[in-house]
Amino acid sequence: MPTDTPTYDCIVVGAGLAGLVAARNLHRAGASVLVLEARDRIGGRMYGRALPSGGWVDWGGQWVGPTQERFCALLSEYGVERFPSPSQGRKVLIFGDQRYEFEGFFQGFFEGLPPGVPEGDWSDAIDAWARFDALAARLEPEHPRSNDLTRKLDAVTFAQWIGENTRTAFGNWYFSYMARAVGTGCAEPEQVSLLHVLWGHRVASQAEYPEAELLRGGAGQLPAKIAAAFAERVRTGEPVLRARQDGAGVTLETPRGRYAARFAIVAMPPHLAGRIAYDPPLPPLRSQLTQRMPMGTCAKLLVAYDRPFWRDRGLVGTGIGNSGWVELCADSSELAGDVGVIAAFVYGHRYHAWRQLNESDRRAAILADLARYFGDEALSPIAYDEADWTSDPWTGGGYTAFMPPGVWTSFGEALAAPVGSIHWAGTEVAERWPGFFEGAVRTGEAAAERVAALL
Ligand SMILES: Cc1cc2nc3c(=O)[nH]c(=O)nc-3n(C[C@H](O)[C@H](O)[C@H](O)COP(=O)(O)OP(=O)(O)OC[C@H]3O[C@@H](n4cnc5c(N)ncnc54)[C@H](O)[C@@H]3O)c2cc1C
Ligand SMILES: [Mg+2]
Repeated sequence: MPTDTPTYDCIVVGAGLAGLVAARNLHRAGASVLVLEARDRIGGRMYGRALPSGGWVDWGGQWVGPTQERFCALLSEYGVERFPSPSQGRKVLIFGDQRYEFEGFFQGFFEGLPPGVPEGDWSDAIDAWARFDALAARLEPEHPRSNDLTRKLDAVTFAQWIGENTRTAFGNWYFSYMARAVGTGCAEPEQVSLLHVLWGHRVASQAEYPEAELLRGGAGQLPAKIAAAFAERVRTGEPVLRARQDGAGVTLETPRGRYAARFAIVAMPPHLAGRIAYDPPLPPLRSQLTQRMPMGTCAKLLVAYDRPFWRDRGLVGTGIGNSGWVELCADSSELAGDVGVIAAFVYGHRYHAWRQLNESDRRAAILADLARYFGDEALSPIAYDEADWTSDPWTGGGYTAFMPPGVWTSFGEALAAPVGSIHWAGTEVAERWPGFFEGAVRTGEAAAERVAALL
């Protein structure tokens, strides 16, 4: 059956940050666009709510860093102010049954003063870090292509590298924690390719401070601001189920309707893009790629208090640790604000065990962990939000997708390559800052530019 006569120049599928930026740019260029979004809201992983008590919480992304240029430009354009993430005070590390307060930070990359774990443990981690950093520097700052070096690195898991490069339990955890908590994955180390973790450090490094700043009013306010100029062209509650294309264009089907355009931009994580039924079928390389790019595993908890009580104790509100459920948490409130907000994360195997608990036990487990980090006042929040992206079928995990061994070097070239009139966007497709807002903006801009040039 031929496709329908195109009504639109381009249909954008997915109203996350990438899709909204693509639609905005095409609309500005004078193209007729339609946006089809599965959920009954826009924004995807950029979503938040205002607290009745004042302040706000971001369920998805919240931080931005100075080298995330396209996202910073977007913030300036919409008048969203950035402010420094709280940084005054000591951070807390809980390793096993020991609790340390320290004036440094680590997440792979390390700076400041070490936490005071036994010297042999610390040097084990830091020596291995130097080897990791040097190995990552050998990669090109673009999507990994298949060559002798990348094939070798892609043939092993990060867990294998950790096993060969650390001797202590702390050294092992230092890197396992990084695999779970850093922006390019939320993978357990035995699930992810060594190449992928190295590449993530190469193109989206913690040493560039991607969590340096927060947004006044939260990231969740942005989707509506971006969509305002073309709001009547956004249809929510319309998951695209089928995509048919021929030389004349693309016809997309949702449970509510059928829409035709000359081009489509599919802006969502690859595993979700892979669930659309394509006619003709996708090229096998693309189809097999989308079978192999799982989302990481995480939940984000937003826990609000009547004030940031940890500051009274000289604590900055950052906790890192291996003993409970919460491996990472951070102060996510305004410096001068009344309300104190802690964003806490549960990753990987811990997430799946935590998810087995009932709702009140899950909450109690998180609060008990926060009390170990910051004191018993943590047990009495004024609000508790569970942002469980892994249970959400329209995301399927978080923060982003990662590559298991063998995927980059066997299937990676299909990640960004358009298929006929269908172009791909979304943070997972980015060459720079994949997994972050910045990556989403860049791929949205690039897809719009490619399509505009073809119109
Ligand atoms: C807990 C968490 C914390 C994070 N923290 C940060 C941070 O601090 N800083 C940062 O920069 N980044 C952070 N990120 C990452 C950031 O949120 C994402 O990179 C970004 O929002 C992704 O945007 P996107 O448009 O690529 O994808 P998405 O936001 O996932 O958008 C995809 C859209 O497609 C829709 N969709 C799916 N299937 C269909 C279909 N068949 N038909 C129609 N629509 C469909 C979805 O509903 C969704 O709206 C975080 C993410 C999470 C989950
Ligand atoms: Mg989004």
